Amino acid sequence: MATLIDGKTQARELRDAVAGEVQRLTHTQDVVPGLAVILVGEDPASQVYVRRKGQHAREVGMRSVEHTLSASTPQRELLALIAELNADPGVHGILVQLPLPTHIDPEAVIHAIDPAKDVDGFHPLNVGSLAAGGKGLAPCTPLGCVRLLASHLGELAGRHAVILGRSRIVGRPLASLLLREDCTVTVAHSRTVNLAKVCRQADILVAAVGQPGLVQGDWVKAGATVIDVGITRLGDGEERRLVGDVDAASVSRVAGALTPVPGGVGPMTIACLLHNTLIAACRQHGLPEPSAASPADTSQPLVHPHA
Ligand SMILES: Nc1nc2c(c(=O)[nH]1)N[C@@H](CN(C=O)c1ccc(C(=O)N[C@@H](CCC(=O)O)C(=O)O)cc1)CN2
Repeated sequence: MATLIDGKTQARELRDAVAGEVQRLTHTQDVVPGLAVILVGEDPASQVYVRRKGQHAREVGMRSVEHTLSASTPQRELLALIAELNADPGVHGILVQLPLPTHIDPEAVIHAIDPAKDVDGFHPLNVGSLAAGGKGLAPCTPLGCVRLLASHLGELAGRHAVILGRSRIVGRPLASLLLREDCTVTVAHSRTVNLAKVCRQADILVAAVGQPGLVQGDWVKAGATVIDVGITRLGDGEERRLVGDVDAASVSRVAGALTPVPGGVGPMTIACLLHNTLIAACRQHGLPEPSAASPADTSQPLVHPHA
């Protein structure tokens, strides 16, 4: 049976490391990293995630600002709020929770965020920097995937990673991050011919398509490491449950390791957001960054030698 890769524990460890670094920044540099999260509308899942982001930010000692706007908020009001937060020196990270109501253009919103404060890593300058192998802020879910892979496999170089899904939030940035780790990367998607055959070539298989149970045991090479990014809510009330893109029952009989849903990649997303906020705060104050800035660099503590 496949080993389960425990994202909950690793997320807690990363938050603890971030908390230590926040304490150091606060006491030695008088810098308290600040995170502003904006929620537009009343999507229940988004409400949960935003609440958790604020709670975890406060727990690690950051300043947390939450703005909850009604679903009918005009786009110009949202852009005005972002401009205010861009100008606020106490805010180092800004995040607008997605999805947005349909009358708001997500592109306009993402473009409005100062790239230095774009802790989601969605601004075109950060996207371009990541694609070019630079040091821009990277999106949180892919960062979480690489941390989980590095903690389980150690060296990633030379491994063949197949990513199922080409979204801007997960598939594309994850391809850039894994290339940075010297993986051989294939991005597969809805038009890929013979998906199962392509997946069977993977040493690392990442499923990020939002189709419950798509990946079956016979799509997986024996011993492969499988990362399940999908989170779909099925059923109501007592029957309510979260399922991933991977059919865990059949895949765990073949894979070497698998991330569970829930408790795998999801918790890492918020921990990586806090880490990005810490990096953004250090950069904005011209301070050295924590040494484990690279997601695969988990061998070193977060504390850097200039402490
Ligand atoms: N601006 C952004 N919006 C969205 C992002 C994002 O990275 N930036 N990602 C997702 C939602 N998301 C964070 O915002 C997120 C998703 C899931 C989890 C998580 O911890 N999941 C748990 C299950 C939680 C539950 O009970 O629902 C798990 O998998 O164990 C955290 C954050 C879309 N929007």
